[in-house]
Amino acid sequence: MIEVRDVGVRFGGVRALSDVGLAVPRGQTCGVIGPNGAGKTTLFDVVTGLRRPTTGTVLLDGRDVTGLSAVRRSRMGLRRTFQRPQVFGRLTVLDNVLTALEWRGGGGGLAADLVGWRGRRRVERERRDRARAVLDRCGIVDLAGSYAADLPIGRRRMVELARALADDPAVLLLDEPTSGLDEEQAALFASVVASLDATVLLVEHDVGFVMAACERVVVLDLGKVIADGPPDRVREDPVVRAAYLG
Ligand SMILES: Nc1ncnc2c1ncn2[C@@H]1O[C@H](COP(=O)(O)OP(=O)(O)OP(=O)(O)O)[C@@H](O)[C@H]1O
Repeated sequence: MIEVRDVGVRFGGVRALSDVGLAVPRGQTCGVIGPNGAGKTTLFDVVTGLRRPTTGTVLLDGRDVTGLSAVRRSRMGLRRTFQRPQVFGRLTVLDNVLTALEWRGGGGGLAADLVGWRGRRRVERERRDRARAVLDRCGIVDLAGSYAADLPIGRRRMVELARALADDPAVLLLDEPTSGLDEEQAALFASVVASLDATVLLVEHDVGFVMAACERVVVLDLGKVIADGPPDRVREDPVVRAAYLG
């Protein structure tokens, strides 16, 4: 579960966020939309831990994480993707996903490598199987041996998603996930996200995608939440229409 309570962020005289409250329960996919400058990126940064709010509190699964770094939050099971997909270009697609599975250890380390420990080989095999299963789910298992740097942006985005999903994240934050995806890839992306148990918060300019992929939509305007509800209701909301049409 993600919760932000009374969050405010100021940049000098600019109030990027004012008294923002939002609780996304476990397993829900919540989209955040809003006109340029509405505060979407700032909210995202506050949840991931890249920015400390000026006021208010951020909780992950009920624990106050306002003072915790992004790294500490990632150890609690928070994963994120970036507007410009972050992948290891010089690694293969399979190795990109394997790196996401290595950090917990459990393979016995260097000593196990030196003596060819059998347990190590079993852990390796299980990780490879798991990585391939995630790639399959993301529609890129045929690219397992390709170098990530050689892929077009839409495919790199799927590699980044596969990495984020590799160890079953509790919380997933997606920053502009459809940019660079064609319609078919965006539909696949939406169906993968819909199949997750994780709590998902996504920030996106493509309002159509958000309305189709999210069970709940939050609209920000000038740093405030102006609407929050199921896509159908938000779409018809006169306040939202006014904010978008100016
Ligand atoms: N580092 C910063 N320093 C000063 N002002 C900032 C900074 N980051 C954001 N702002 C301001 O805070 C407000 C919210 O910006 P933010 O980037 O969160 O909006 P956004 O909804 O993500 O916009 P966009 O859709 O254009 O990416 C804007 O007025 C912006 O100019």
